[in-house]
Amino acid sequence: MLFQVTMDVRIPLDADPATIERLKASEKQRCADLMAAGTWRHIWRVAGRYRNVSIFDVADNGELHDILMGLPLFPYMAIEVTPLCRHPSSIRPDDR
Ligand SMILES: O=C(O)CC1=CCC(=O)O1
Repeated sequence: MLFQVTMDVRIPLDADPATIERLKASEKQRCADLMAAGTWRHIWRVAGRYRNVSIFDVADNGELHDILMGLPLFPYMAIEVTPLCRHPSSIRPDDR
């Protein structure tokens, strides 16, 4: 199942910089691992915002929920999830 996920990162101004840098590095590694596995299909920066738009390919809502809640930056994110389904005009066989 495909989902569009929008993640708005909101780091408090008084957060410890070293802690945040560590969380960002962990987030980057987790993203790379999930992209290599084909689970996190795309990630795009929204221009001018500390926000990304991502596409996830997961088995079900529960898997997506667990992945998102486990992200290192989850405590600092506002997340929106939009379920996607195949467009009849798509020529991509892996869009499902
Ligand atoms: O910078 C972001 O948008 C948050 C984030 C998600 C995965 C990643 O590497 O950074």
